[in-house]
Amino acid sequence: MSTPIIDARGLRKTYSVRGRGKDAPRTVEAVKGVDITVAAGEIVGFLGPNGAGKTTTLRMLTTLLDPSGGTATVNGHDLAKDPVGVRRSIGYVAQMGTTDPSAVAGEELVDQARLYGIDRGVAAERGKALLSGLDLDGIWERKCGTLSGGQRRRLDIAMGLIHEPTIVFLDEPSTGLDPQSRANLWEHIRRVRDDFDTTVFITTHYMDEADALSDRLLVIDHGEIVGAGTSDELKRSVGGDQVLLTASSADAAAALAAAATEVLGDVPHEIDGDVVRLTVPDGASALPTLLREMGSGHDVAGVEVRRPTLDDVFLTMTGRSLRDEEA
Ligand SMILES: Nc1ncnc2c1ncn2[C@@H]1O[C@H](COP(=O)(O)OP(=O)(O)OP(=O)(O)O)[C@@H](O)[C@H]1O
Repeated sequence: MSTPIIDARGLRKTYSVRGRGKDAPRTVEAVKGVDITVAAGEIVGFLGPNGAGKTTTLRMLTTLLDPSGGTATVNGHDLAKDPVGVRRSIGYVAQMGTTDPSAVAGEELVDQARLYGIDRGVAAERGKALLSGLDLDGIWERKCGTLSGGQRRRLDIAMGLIHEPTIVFLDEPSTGLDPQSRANLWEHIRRVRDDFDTTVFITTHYMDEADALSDRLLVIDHGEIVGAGTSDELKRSVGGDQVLLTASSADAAAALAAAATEVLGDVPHEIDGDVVRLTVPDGASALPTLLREMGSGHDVAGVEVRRPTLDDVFLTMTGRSLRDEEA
């Protein structure tokens, strides 16, 4: 990776919680010394269950919260020594958004730009182009409170981009949206990266979102990074794909398993009724080899390649399912 645009080493946050009533004061180790590296132009998904430490990490990287330890540079600016330089480089879209329901959308955008010393005329021009890129043409004169949930989240993103930051931090941007608006929002986030070359750091506890949107994933649990890589790399790290061959009968399954392992080598496999389940590093390339080389003497009634999901990754890394955590 060339010089990272975000480079955090041993970043840590411990909260002191005051005792109430009979409860003694205590400390919460929310983030336990994480290393984070992000390259320019990447979309990085920061995935973890509720309470894992995502927002705390994000608030430290955006200078909203002082770390208890560790160091970080964001766009080359040191978090502790040059917080203003960091703030100038970034946009931050908080979980709850910042727009006032009674304010007019266009004015909110212009006011936000003015905070960064941007001229009113330039702000209006930029704001209109941004709204257009986010499919929000026609909302300039609308009160924020009259917008749909999806439109409001896209306006929040426009607010985070109006000063043309190098990096935008999005904290759970699609929480509360219906599946269609979520998928639509992902498309817009990707377009922002493609059009403006903005680095996007996005926290989420939705696996499908992390999977669909991110170039690379960081998985956090209990304040520690438990996995990092592309979605494919992480899935491969949990032990590979499964190739399922359905035999014409349960009796034929043993012969099918023997033929398959003759071709693929001694890969882990099990027989469940008429189904032979083989574990291989890459199912998509193993399957054609298998069908070609096994010969025509085998009556294969069905084939399927099953790739691990991000939930399988999380389960392997933490012993728990992300779905259970969500529930
Ligand atoms: N101000 C605070 N004081 C004390 N503890 C806190 C504070 N803020 C967060 N925590 C605790 O720190 C841990 C990490 O919280 P954080 O909000 O960073 O997690 P998260 O992954 O963003 O969760 P969520 O998905 O629910 O937003 C949790 O145990 C949380 O209860």
